Amino acid sequence: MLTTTLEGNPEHLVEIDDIYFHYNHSTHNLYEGLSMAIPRGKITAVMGPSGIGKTTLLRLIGGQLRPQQGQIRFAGQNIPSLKRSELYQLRKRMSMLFQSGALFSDMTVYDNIAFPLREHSRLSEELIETIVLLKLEAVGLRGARHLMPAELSGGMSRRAALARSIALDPELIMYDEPFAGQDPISMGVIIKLIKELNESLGLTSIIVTHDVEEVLTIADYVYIIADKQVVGHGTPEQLLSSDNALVHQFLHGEADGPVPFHYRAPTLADELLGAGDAK
Ligand SMILES: Nc1ncnc2c1ncn2[C@@H]1O[C@H](COP(=O)(O)OP(=O)(O)OP(=O)(O)O)[C@@H](O)[C@H]1O
Repeated sequence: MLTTTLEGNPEHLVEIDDIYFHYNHSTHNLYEGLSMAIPRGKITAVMGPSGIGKTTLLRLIGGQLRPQQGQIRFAGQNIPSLKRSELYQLRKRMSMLFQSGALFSDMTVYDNIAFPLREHSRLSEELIETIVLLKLEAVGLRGARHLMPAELSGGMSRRAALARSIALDPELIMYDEPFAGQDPISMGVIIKLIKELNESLGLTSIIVTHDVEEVLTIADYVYIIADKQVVGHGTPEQLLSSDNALVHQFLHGEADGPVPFHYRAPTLADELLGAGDAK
């Protein structure tokens, strides 16, 4: 277990320490003793089979959900035990970019990026303009600032949402499926942007994704989750040469392996002959 070595390590921006979590109306634990350390200033990929709880993990880090047990520390502060006002302050230091992270459809691109600055800072409009233009420049959309979201392509929308999510200069940015639904060119652009922004802004990034090949080109560190825990972690090179069957199945996209292709069911013969019900 990572528990004791994790405590307060300044090299880790986020430390997840032995958490247990289930949703309120469910008795099914998504996590049992999950521990993870997110290195500061790096890009960490979190992967695992569908429905394992990756988006949930980001919401736990963001403090929207609380684990039943265990700690989630951000820069040493245990998020689940923070007061509402403390959590509000801490959330300004992190940003989440969800796949559905839609822009406000009735505002220009410019106003979308200015929105968090107008909401959460007391900066003058003049200063806001400078920041918005810098953020738009960073994602290559300065020239598109007068457009409405409906006039943007899918890839441009994603980039505009990215500019909005860095408007307040967060320390941590969490991406949920950032490449989903993108054509190869805009996927390439987004991959490059995530890497460049991480380096130039000194960010720490967490990327939840199914796009193994793409994310391995930019991730410094990778966690693979399965069976309610971390089943593998390391640099992309370490994981690619791992002989752990689950890690291998996942990274090589094999349809069957320790994670079965079939949802549990009686044998087909039994079912067709009426011998059993799926229990
Ligand atoms: N608000 C909720 N209440 C109850 N159950 C939920 C809630 N949100 C998600 N779940 C369940 O928790 C499990 C994990 O969901 P989550 O979206 O975190 O998984 P995921 O690994 O991100 O999935 P995918 O890779 O398919 O996006 C799923 O079984 C889902 O149905």
